[in-house]
Amino acid sequence: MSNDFRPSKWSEYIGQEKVIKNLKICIESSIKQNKVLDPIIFSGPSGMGKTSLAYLLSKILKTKIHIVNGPSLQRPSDLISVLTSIKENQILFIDEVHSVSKDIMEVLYPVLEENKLSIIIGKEYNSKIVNIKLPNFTIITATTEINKLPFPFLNRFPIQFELEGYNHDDLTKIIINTFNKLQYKIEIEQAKIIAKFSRLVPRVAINLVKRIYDFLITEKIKDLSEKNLIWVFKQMGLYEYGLNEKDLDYLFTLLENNTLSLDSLAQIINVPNQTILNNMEPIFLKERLIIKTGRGRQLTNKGKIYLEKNKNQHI
Ligand SMILES: Nc1ncnc2c1ncn2[C@@H]1O[C@H](COP(=O)(O)OP(=O)(O)OP(=O)(O)O)[C@@H](O)[C@H]1O
Ligand SMILES: [Mg+2]
Repeated sequence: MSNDFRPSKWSEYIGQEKVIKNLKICIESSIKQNKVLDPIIFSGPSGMGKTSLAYLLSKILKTKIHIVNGPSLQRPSDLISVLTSIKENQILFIDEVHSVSKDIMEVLYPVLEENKLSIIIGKEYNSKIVNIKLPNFTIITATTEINKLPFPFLNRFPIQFELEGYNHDDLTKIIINTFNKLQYKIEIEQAKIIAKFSRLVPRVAINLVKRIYDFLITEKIKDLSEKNLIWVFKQMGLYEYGLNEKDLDYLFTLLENNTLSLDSLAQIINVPNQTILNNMEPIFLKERLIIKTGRGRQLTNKGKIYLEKNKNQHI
């Protein structure tokens, strides 16, 4: 189902104007030079549209995309079997590329640099390196953790894009488009309310739309009036800005402790550091509920007012 909501033309891919503008230039240039696109890497937090961009490029270029996931690529043979099945002009998409093994990275270096596969055949004394020229194809990779990639590896991607944050207008458009795909007409004012609960992340917005649609289909609500939407969010355990119980735990912990480091927060609320950094704090920072100081995280006045307003609902 989730694939149905992925953009299949430029106009459906909302926001990220700078990235899109530059990508279009790369595509135009490659067509004029009759070449495939250079290796591309997309980075940015989860749910922001990296995988969707790779899919969209395959649609735009009208070519097949072979998809592999970093964590499932461990032995070189896992990658070699994919590489040998790729044909001229096609796309290889490696998602979550920061989690491929070191051995896989070794296979990728000559592929990125010279478009060739270097494999060692035989054992020890009898081994020899065999080079196989690969067809011209495009490698696209995506990562949520670009810092984990070694510099020489990153260097081999001439096209690098870090996805930027979205604003409420972007989210409103994505919500309207998603309801359109479900053949449901939504008013802009209603979409704006849902956008406010989307943490400024497209995937969160799309998931909210699916859940709200469940309530419509099962006639738990008749329409998308503000009152109904707020009721649905309450059923889903969501607070203003789309925060949930865990987010509130984080904020109340800060209220009690004044200033805390990331490590202490992670321990107290029992959530991994990366989850806090990637999925929780971005919305707290954007809505100015917290600030990061040299000594640690602190609640702002706005954060304190937020908790005061929402404390009765929090258990
Ligand atoms: N700019 C956008 N315009 C329209 N829809 C978008 C946009 N960005 C993301 N989406 C939608 O949000 C959902 C999540 O996007 P996507 O899977 O591309 O995120 P991701 O960055 O690859 O996340 P992850 O790092 O978790 O893999 C998809 O359903 C996609 O269609
Ligand atoms: Mg993805």
